[in-house]
Amino acid sequence: MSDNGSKQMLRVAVPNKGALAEKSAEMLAEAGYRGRHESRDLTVLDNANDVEFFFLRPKDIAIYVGSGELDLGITGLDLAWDSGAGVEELLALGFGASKFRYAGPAGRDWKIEDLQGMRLATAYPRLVVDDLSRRGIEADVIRLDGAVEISVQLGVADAIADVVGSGRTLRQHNLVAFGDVICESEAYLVKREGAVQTAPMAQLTARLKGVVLAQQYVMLDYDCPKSLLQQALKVTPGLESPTIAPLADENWNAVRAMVPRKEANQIMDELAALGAKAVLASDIRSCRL
Ligand SMILES: Nc1ncnc2c1ncn2[C@@H]1O[C@H](COP(=O)(O)OP(=O)(O)OP(=O)(O)O)[C@@H](O)[C@H]1O
Ligand SMILES: O=P(O)(O)OC[C@H]1O[C@H](OP(=O)(O)OP(=O)(O)O)[C@H](O)[C@@H]1O
Ligand SMILES: [Mg+2]
Repeated sequence: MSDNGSKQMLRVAVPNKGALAEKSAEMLAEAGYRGRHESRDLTVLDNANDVEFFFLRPKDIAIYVGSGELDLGITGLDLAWDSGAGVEELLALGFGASKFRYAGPAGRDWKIEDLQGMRLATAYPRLVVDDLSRRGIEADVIRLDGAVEISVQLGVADAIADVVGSGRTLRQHNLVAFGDVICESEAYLVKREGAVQTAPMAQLTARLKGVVLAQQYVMLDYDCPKSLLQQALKVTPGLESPTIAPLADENWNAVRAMVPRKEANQIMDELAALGAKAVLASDIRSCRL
């Protein structure tokens, strides 16, 4: 941590643009931190929380955190591995999920061994060189900065290794993915490998975890006849235990429980079929569990 005036500020790296930038900023705002006024601002001083944010190129974040210059960073696992910087994962943030894969022109039944002697374009050379050497394949790895999918049609490469999200970019350029997935990635909060987790680091991690969990759950409220309560509680066991409150009608209870967002509609159907009334789902903004 650096000494900014008399305060010890936690120094946090955030992607300044690209696929992870918007969600990272949204999540930090939801966790109560100050955001950028202008999309070109490189730093934000959040005095209320004793945090200084540094808005950096996604590829550089693991390097700053791994070297110990910054305490925490938000980055994709693939970028962190490719950087070779020593960082460790603190928290999966629930966005930026992708697979890193080999791809080549459609119309051929590609095998990884076909890459032997070929020109292979990528923006993640370390991931690729490591994977090829594990397999004993020698290829001419061409390092590009982005838009790697175009390199084959422009004649610079025979095949590529790149990030696949929806797969749309590969299809647009008539490429097919092949071979084992080189790595699966997602956005993570990271710290330097072996760094002691300080109280300010733990606090920021807990706040972001509150937002991640809040996005994964919804709050269900419903009215339930007392005679059906035990059955209903099996459908909504809650995280610890559901809240049960009396209603003015003594034959009924009000129940409140968190349920996984993905299962919410199915659970609401089951409760309604059971005889519950006024089944309401609401968003949770943040939580500490
Ligand atoms: N379409 C996508 N779907 C999901 N995750 C993605 C997608 N594209 C990139 N990512 C993830 O985002 C991170 C890379 O971000 P991005 O491509 O914006 O960085 P960059 O290529 O270093 O920056 P730039 O594109 O500005 O040069 C990686 O962790 C990658 O897995
Ligand atoms: O499978 P899809 O959903 O189509 O997404 C994959 C594309 O998204 C990323 O590109 P980005 O927008 O970061 O541009 P870049 O290639 O210049 O980095 C990635 O490098 C792929 O090109
Ligand atoms: Mg990119």
